[in-house]
Amino acid sequence: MTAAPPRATIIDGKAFAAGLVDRVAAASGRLEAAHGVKPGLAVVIVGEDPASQIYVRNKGETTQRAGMRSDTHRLSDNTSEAELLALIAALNADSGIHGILVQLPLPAHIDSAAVLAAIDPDKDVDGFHVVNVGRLSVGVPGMVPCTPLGCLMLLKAELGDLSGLNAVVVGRSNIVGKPMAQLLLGESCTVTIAHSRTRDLPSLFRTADILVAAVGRPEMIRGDWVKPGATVIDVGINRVPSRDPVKAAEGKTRVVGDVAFEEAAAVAGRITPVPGGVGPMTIACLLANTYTAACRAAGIEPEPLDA
Ligand SMILES: Nc1nc(=O)c2c([nH]1)NC[C@@H]1CN(c3ccc(C(=O)N[C@@H](CCC(=O)O)C(=O)O)cc3)C=[N+]21
Repeated sequence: MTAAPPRATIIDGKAFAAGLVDRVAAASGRLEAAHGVKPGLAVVIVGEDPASQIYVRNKGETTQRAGMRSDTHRLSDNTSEAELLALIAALNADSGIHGILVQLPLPAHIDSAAVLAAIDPDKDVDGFHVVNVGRLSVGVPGMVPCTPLGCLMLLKAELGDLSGLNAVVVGRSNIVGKPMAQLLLGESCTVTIAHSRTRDLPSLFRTADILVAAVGRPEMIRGDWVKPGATVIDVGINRVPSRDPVKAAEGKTRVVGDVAFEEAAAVAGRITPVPGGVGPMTIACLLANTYTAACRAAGIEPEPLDA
């Protein structure tokens, strides 16, 4: 299929994220000035995965830009589970730290579920602890996972009221798909969670006013699967060989989403690009969650952070 010229509005997640970071910075500044509380985030990374190192560096830089404390704990690949749990216990007890993020995936010799369970739920800025999963499911205040929260903020900024819209979430991970579906249900969407066993994905997708793709398969979702005028949120970050065969042979890569962007942009009403869409919102929401956690720890109502 030759791609028609794009007709979709491209949702500038990078710009929206920058605005959110500015609002978090301003609110954190007021929290510190009025109450002497400086939000503090601890990021823990085990091992040397280069992609993880980049994310962790970006998070650290953005956190400091927002006027927050940012501690990065880099542990070697052969750190034991007991050592990691001891660090988490120390961070749980540290009143200057309001948010704890343990970068996933962890090395295979460490039980990730045990590590996530050890984090104080009120400091769990990733929202992965079962207590926060339960709070989201029941609809009481908790920590909401950053990527789906960022997607929801973009959707509400673009569409306003989401109630009654058909939303299809592709992907059923605990990190994105399931919490995304909960958030959309909370906005009174009619929500379907699709996955690798779903029958006839294209027909299902063509019913979606909102399509959230979080499958981790490069450019899987084609243009003719998209309902005309739909809003497409692409959570995928996939590295594929560079377009230039010479560069590809040298091992150079480029980043693409789960959606075939050019094709989908010719049909959709609005679409997020990759990069520059959901990714920057994930980091901005991490800071927002850290600010919220700091306010709650101090018994102060957080300021609203939406645009
Ligand atoms: N406990 C935990 N929490 C996480 O939130 C978490 C994690 N573990 N493990 C790794 C993944 C990955 N992740 C990203 C965040 C931002 C971008 C991001 O900002 N991406 C940019 C740049 C993309 C690029 O060029 O590589 C963009 O999409 O525009 C990407 C990836 C958070 N993760």
